[in-house]
Amino acid sequence: MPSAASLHRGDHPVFLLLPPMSPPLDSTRFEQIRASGDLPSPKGIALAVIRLTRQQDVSTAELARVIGADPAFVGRLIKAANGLVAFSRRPVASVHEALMVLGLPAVRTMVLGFSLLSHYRRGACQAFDYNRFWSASLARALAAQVFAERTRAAPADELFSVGLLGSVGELALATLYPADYASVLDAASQPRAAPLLELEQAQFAMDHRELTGAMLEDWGLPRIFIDAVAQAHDPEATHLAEGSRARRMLQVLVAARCVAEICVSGDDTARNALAAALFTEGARLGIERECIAADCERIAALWTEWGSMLQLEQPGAPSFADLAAAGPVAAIAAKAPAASQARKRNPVQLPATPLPADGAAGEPAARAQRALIVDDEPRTRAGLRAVLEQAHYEVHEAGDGRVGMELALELQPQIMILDWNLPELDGPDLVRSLRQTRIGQAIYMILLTHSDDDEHLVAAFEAGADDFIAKPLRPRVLAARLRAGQRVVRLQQEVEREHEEIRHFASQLAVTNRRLHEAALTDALTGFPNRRYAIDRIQQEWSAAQRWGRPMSCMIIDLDNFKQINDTYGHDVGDEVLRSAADALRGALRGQDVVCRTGGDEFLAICPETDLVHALRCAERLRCALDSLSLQAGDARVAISASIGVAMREHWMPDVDALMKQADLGAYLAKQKGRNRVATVQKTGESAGGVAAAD
Ligand SMILES: Nc1nc2c(ncn2[C@@H]2O[C@H](COP(=O)(O)OP(=O)(O)OP(=O)(O)O)[C@@H](O)[C@H]2O)c(=O)[nH]1
Repeated sequence: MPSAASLHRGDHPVFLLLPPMSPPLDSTRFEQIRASGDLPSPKGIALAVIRLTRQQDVSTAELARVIGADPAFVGRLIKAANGLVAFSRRPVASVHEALMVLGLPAVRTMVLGFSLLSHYRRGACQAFDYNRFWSASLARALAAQVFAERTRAAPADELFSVGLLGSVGELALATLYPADYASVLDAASQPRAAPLLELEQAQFAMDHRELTGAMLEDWGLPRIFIDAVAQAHDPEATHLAEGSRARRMLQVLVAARCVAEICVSGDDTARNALAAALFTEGARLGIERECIAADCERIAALWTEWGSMLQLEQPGAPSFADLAAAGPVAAIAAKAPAASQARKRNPVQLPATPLPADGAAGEPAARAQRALIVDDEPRTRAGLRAVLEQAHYEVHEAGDGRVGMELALELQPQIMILDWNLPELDGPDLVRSLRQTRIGQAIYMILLTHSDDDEHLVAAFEAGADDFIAKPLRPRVLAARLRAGQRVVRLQQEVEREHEEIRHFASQLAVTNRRLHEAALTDALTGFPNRRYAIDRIQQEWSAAQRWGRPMSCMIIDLDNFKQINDTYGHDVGDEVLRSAADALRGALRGQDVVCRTGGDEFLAICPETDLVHALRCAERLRCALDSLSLQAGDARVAISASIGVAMREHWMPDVDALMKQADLGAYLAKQKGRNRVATVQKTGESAGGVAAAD
């Protein structure tokens, strides 16, 4: 990232209100850890974005400008936004649009996640597999997003970020205590070892689950997400109400953890055991087996795409269709040894997999379907419940219209049976209100009444009901009407699935286009934007500086004697020198500057809002960073240095070419004066033709 700015400590208070089941991490202790400076923290552009989003009046344009300074962030944000836009929208193509689609909170957390991923993909803890950690985090993020879309348990973009950061405490322990954490991980991998959380507690008096909670809290994530992350470690112990939104969010995270472990596990037996847990969790969420398999295939495809974009090494994604086809019997046969292995790596208490009573493979589709009865008479509710349970529905009840409305929106049942006369909100009004919502439009609604005259019948259909049954209830007639309703629901789901496939296809297409576009603007060796990008970008900055009368500078950075390095040590060493130089430039530049590779050994830095004096200072910092680099080639040490020409936009310059020409002349002057120096041919205020640096 272009800047190595340090984290401001104590920017905002830390509240460590962990849920009751999670032992609280003492806030003084957390402050001490934070003050050590070793805790994984956002850097560079991410830090600037997080600071900006804390301001009340930050404009999208300003945020887009800051994010736009880093093409890697731009690509990732646009990809994330395109993964979320509805099929009917044209693909998102700019940071500005991505900000509109995702919203500030989601952008903030995503940028934070990507920043950590960029800066902590390697580390000193020998036993900690950084690549596996990020691969799993990415799979969890994508799975949480896809399952959130399907269940509407929470906004999909927010769950993406929660998934990505949901185990950040593990990374923190590896970063804070590399040697000790390596011993803990080694101990956890031994046969009959204690659970990882216990070993962590014994060694550090805290575990990664607590640390994750404290860090998410510190970064300002909403409480409800932090609780869900903490409870996802042991979902069986949760006290969250069945069917509540918080409970479904927790279940989404548990299912996402299963998918992530399946993705990164290279072992078929472990995968089968995890798949059993996944399908059970899916059934609890009301997602049919085939839908989970289809969703997971989509997640795996996204995971592979994102993984290659983020340069993660990933094992081949498994076939979830095959795992679904293997069925629970195969999974259970494989479960005992594999699940304990999986738990050793990741201490999630995977839910037990019940064997179906008849031993048949797969959940009956109807069991995952939800039905909601809204009637104020308990006897009628009991009668309806009996018929619905016979048809394998998961049945929920409400005694008045208002509660019925709330439950319908929360549970999103496939079928709803409601009485005509209800306290608070009567049946036809409830139907009418629900039909105005997207969720309500998908529910098959049957109205009950004491009278079957034409008047009632017409009124029921006009309100938007799908069917109409006169009381007293006759169970056989009700069961027959339910079967007809099920056919309609199934057809609707089929259409929805097809829409989803089309949406998926469209978003994949948008992503592919975006990647092609990105690849065309990126230099593969250094990861910097290339000459094509540089030409457009410097023109944009030139126009902005001209419009607002703001200063602007640029630098041409040309490595010294690079041909000789190639000739002496070979091209591979030359390439390594270019990569190291690029890393050094990245680390030494400020957040608002953009650096591009414009030629073989030539880079262009564009510095908006910068006058000549400051640009010369910045160039000197870059020169020092390069000068202090050296590379080992066999027994020899390869010295690296650069000559840097600096120029500032002046009023007499007709266009951006004139500015570049001045910078070029500066670089030429620096070479002439003996290389490894900064020079300008413009007046610096005190002197003309100043050569501003040293040997
Ligand atoms: N290893 C490697 N070399 C490259 C690449 N692109 C260009 N080059 C080489 O970079 C060298 C640039 O050499 P010159 O332009 O003569 O510059 P120099 O040797 O640095 O000399 P001064 O600029 O005068 O200090 C040429 O030999 C190119 O072949 C690349 O991607 N990798």
